[in-house]
Amino acid sequence: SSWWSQVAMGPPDAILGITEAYKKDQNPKKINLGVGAYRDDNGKPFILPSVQKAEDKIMSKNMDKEYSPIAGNAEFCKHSIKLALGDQNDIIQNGLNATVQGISGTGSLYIGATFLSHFFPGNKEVYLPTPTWGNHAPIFKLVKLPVKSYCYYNSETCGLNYEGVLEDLNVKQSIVLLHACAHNPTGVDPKPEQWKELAAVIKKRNLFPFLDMAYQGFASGDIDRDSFAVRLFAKEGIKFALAQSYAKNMGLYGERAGAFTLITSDKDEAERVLSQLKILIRPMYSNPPIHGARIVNEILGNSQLKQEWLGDIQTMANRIISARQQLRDNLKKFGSSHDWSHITDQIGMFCYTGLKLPEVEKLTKNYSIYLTKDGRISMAGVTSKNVEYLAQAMHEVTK
Ligand SMILES: Cc1ncc(COP(=O)(O)O)c(CNOCC(=O)O)c1O
Repeated sequence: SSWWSQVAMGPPDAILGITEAYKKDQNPKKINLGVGAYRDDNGKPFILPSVQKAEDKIMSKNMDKEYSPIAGNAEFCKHSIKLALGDQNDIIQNGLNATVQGISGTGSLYIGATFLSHFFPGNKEVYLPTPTWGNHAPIFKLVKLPVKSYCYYNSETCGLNYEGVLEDLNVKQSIVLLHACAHNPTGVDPKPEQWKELAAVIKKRNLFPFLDMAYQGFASGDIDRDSFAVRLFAKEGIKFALAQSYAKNMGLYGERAGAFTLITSDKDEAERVLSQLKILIRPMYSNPPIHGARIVNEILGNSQLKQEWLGDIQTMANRIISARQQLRDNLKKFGSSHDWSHITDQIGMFCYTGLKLPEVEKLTKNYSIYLTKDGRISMAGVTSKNVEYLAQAMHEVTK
């Protein structure tokens, strides 16, 4: 028999399966609301003009293609942690951060998960919000860290179940994964006051936060506002792990640019931690891709290009925010009596509509509108051209 006769066919990826079905659909009015990547108002991918300019500059420099260091491009790592913590922080100048380049957000989460599974001295369990990004549990399972869930979403209000969060995080010295902004899939974030209380609880219960910031700037359009939780934890002296991604806020999806940071207690500890991170990375993929890091360096290292990038981020964030308002307005226009305020209260790429499975299935079957079974829609797929059709269909299936 063959070597692999016992290998079973794995289940298709829930999200990518939707795009497959969408592509096969012949209905000219079809809409793909599964895609987790930004689209412009014509439904097309968007290369940020600031990124285009950065690439032109890189090309004109005739740079070599030598290996990056194991920890990645040093300038990129410094720019990344500075973007997260902001300019007024003493962590970087005191050398308390151990920062390495990761293969986008996923790879940064994976480096962190691997490090924690080897070295975390506390209770080796990871608490994930319910629901959370579909890749979180598989990443921690890959490194054999048991995952548990904490309450997060309130399906009655389509908002945050804050009491539930505090109740479930009544654990000692465990790892708690937190979405720093633009929670995926719900679009529901804690308010600043709630973050402050959460920080106090984390300190009191000596929990270890793993912050996942995949949407800094993309959520509100403001890179400082979206990094509120990260900077609050830093100010409170909380030691945490942070995964960053440039997939969304620079549109570098396929360039796989990201960073992983551990905030430590002193410079010596940061150096020891960095040395162990490099030992883990070496056999994992040896060293990271160079092009995405160079684009980030061109943009964050040049005040004029950085300003242009901040404008491009606002273009994306504002289109998403406007799509939310248009959807809500159109649902009202078609006479829906439901409270759809969560569509504009929620933030970031996704909207948790609250649609039930039968309603989701009707949207797809009767209207060729594609979304995940949990009722999550990617607002990136909503445009001024299809929002009326979408609103009418949502009204019809929720009457
Ligand atoms: C919360 C979160 N963390 C991390 C990531 C990591 O993304 P990347 O590895 O592309 O940087 C993502 C990207 N998700 O992409 C949309 C989707 O498929 O739902 C994410 O949503």
